[in-house]
Parts: sequence; structure tokens; C-alpha cells
Amino acid sequence: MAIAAWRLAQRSCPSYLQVISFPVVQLHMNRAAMTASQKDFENAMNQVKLLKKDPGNEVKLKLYALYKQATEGPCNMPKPGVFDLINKAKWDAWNTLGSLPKETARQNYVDLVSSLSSSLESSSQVEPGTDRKSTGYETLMVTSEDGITKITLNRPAKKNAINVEMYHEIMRALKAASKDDSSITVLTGNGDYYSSGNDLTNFTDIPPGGVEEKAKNSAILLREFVGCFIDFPKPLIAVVNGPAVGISVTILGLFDAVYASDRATFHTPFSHLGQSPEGCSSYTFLKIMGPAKATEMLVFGKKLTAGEACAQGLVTAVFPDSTFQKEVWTRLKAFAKLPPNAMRISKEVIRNREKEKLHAVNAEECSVLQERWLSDECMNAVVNFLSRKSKL
Ligand SMILES: CCCCCCCCCCC/C=C/C(=O)SCCNC(=O)CCNC(=O)[C@H](O)C(C)(C)COP(=O)(O)OP(=O)(O)OC[C@H]1O[C@@H](n2cnc3c(N)ncnc32)[C@H](O)[C@@H]1OP(=O)(O)O
Repeated sequence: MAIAAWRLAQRSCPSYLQVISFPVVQLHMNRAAMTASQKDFENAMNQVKLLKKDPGNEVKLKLYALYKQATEGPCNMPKPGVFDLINKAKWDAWNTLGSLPKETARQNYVDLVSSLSSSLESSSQVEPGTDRKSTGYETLMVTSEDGITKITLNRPAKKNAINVEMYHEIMRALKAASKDDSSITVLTGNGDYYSSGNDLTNFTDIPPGGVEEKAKNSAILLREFVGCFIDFPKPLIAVVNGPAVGISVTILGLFDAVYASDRATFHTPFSHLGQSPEGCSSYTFLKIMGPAKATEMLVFGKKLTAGEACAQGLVTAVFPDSTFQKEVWTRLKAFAKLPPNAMRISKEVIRNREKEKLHAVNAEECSVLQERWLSDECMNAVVNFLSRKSKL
């Protein structure tokens, strides 16, 4: 609820009202003659707790509003202050229901839960074309065949933004891949993006210890996350199927090869976001492309095309989007047939002398970021994105 609340609280009123009130009015008209019993209502409340998949923040906000309307009637609470983002969003959602009768709200709540139960059940089924081995992950698809473990970022509707759950799942998938019998590991994205980087709603879920505690925990998470890439023992290859932003770009400096579609772009808008580089890019990008080009990317946020990124040495090779998957996977399958121990040992020889340095850089970047996250510059940038006032 908290995440949705921040975003919705910041949205401009007209679009927010459309999103919330249209389905409610529809349901009200369609169901005028029907009312759910108290028992149906209680069953629906229990059903919500049993949903296997998160229905998404906007739906949770709708559920909240209908629940309040059904149990307490129209919103007559004082409007929370503008900085009380979460409560203001909840208040807005409830207030939007106006004088909707309690019985209708109850019916709408029951209808909404029932539609959720069926739609979320079907969306948890394996999609056609996806590998059936991909289980146990909410935000990833992980498959292993032909000597290749493929980790696919799988939040296409959110441009594969990396939420906290995805950070943890990527670490888990990497740890598993480092021990499985595959020879190489691939990271790619599902949908039109490779990844839009850190999910900016990660900033909204503030624990009781406040934003300082959140920043501290996030720095620990980030350090551990990047550490997994530094220490990954097998050849690690990025198949960059579309635009890449933020941390999904910076960690490319820790990969052993990066193949990109000519649709891909590489963008690290840290200054725009009031943040600073991570993923060891303050070190790897300087080594890869030299300080002048690295500064253009990391300080001035210059977005590179795939061709430019290839010319700078960040990308190994670029392929036309129309033949990208075919060409890349033909190459990867050939690599995966090479003797795995030889590849692992060669990687060790190439990378090991840098490891200690990389861990030190990672630690320093995380501690600088911990401070940055508390800055007004960063907070304003995040609020602007969540309120739809800005995009990259
Ligand atoms: C207190 C401290 C807590 C900190 C916790 C941090 C933990 C570790 C942090 C590590 C450091 C990492 C840094 C970075 O990665 S910086 C880069 C961050 N990314 C961005 O700024 C991208 C923001 N997104 C955009 O600008 C646009 O969405 C984009 C250009 C990518 C695409 O635009 P387009 O118009 O094509 O598509 P939409 O905007 O409509 O996107 C579709 C839906 O996806 C949602 N979306 C996309 N990207 C993100 C994102 N990064 N975070 C959250 N949500 C994202 C977008 O909102 C749309 O959602 P809805 O359909 O629900 O509206």
C-alpha cells in the first residue's frame, strides 16, 4: 500500500480520478440490483489475504478505498498534509468515492476481489514460450539448458525496473548459477527494455526507523548485490535486448561480454537523480573508456547508442534488432561448448587481481550513495518521477 500511496498521492487529480472512479461507477451501475452480504464481504477480505500475487499498488489503493467506504461510509477525515504522502493518497482514494452507498461499496469490493482472484490465478500460469523450468522466482525467469543458465529480468510492464525483491532474486539466481553445471551465465530482459534500473518506488517503502535506516539498509543491499557480480566465477554475459538505465548499465563493467541490439541505449542519469555512480563504474568505466568519456556518461548523464557504447568498449558487439536473438544465441551456444574449467580459470586469471580493488570501490560508492539518498536533490528527483513530472 505504501508504495502505491506515494505515487498516487503525487499524481495530478484528473488522471487519478479517472483511474479510480471509472471502474467504481461502472460496477455501481452494473450491480445496482445486487448487494453483497456481510458474509460475502468478509469472505472477500479473507480472499485478499490469500492472493498469491501482489495485485499491484493501484488496485490495493482501490481496495482500501472501497473497504473504508463499505465499513465507515463517505470520507469525513481531515485531509492529510501535502508531505504526508501515504495518508494523503489513501485519503484521496477514499474521498474519490464521494457518497457511494456503503452497500454498493461492499458489492464493488467483493466484485473487485473476485476479478482479482481469477486474473491473478491465470497470470501465475506459465506463459506460452517461457521455459517451464523457470519456477521459484517472482521477478525473474531462470532457465538452464545447452550449458547456459539464462536469467531474464521479468517485469516488462515496469521496463524491468529492479525492485527490492528483484535485487534479492538476482543474487539468489547468480549464487545458484555459480554452482550449477552450466558453463556460462547470461543476463537479459523480457520485453522492450533490458532494464530501467533501480525501481524508484524502492524509495517509498520507509521503515519505522525512518529514511536514514532505509538508506543504510539499501547501501548494504547494494553492496551485497554488486559484490555478487564482482565474485561471479563463470563467464557472465549480458544480452542487452533494449534500453538500459542506471545500475543495469553500471554493472556491465563487471560482465565478461556484452552483446547489444541496435535498439539498446546506455544511460546513467545519476546527476539528474541527485545520485552518484555505483556498480564499480567509477572505476571500471574509467578503465574501459577513459576519464573524459566516462565523465560524460556518469556525471553529465550522456545517453549512448549501442554503436557508441561499442566504440567506447563497454559493449562487445552490436547486432541488428531483427536478427539479434538468433545471432547472439548461436554465438553463446558455441561458447558454452568450450571446456568449462578452462573458461573459469581464464576468467580467474583475467579478473582476480582486480577483485580486492573492486570490492573497495564498491564499498566506497555505496557509502557515498547512502548520503546522496538523503539529499534534497535525490528526494526531489524521485518525487518528480513518481508524480509524473519527469522522465528521463
Ligand atoms: C532511501 C534510499 C532508498 C534507496 C533504494 C535504492 C536501492 C539501490 C539503488 C541502486 C542505485 C541505482 C540507481 C539507478 O538505477 S538510477 C536509474 C533509475 N531509473 C530511472 O530513473 C528510470 C525512470 N524511468 C523512466 O524515466 C521511464 O519510465 C523510462 C524512460 C524508463 C521509460 O519511459 P516510457 O514512457 O517508455 O514508459 P513508462 O514511463 O510509461 O514506464 C512504464 C511503467 O514502468 C514504470 N517504470 C519504468 N521505469 C521505472 C523505474 N525505474 N522505477 C519505477 N517504475 C518504473 C513506469 O512508472 C510505468 O509504470 P505505470 O505503468 O504503473 O505507470
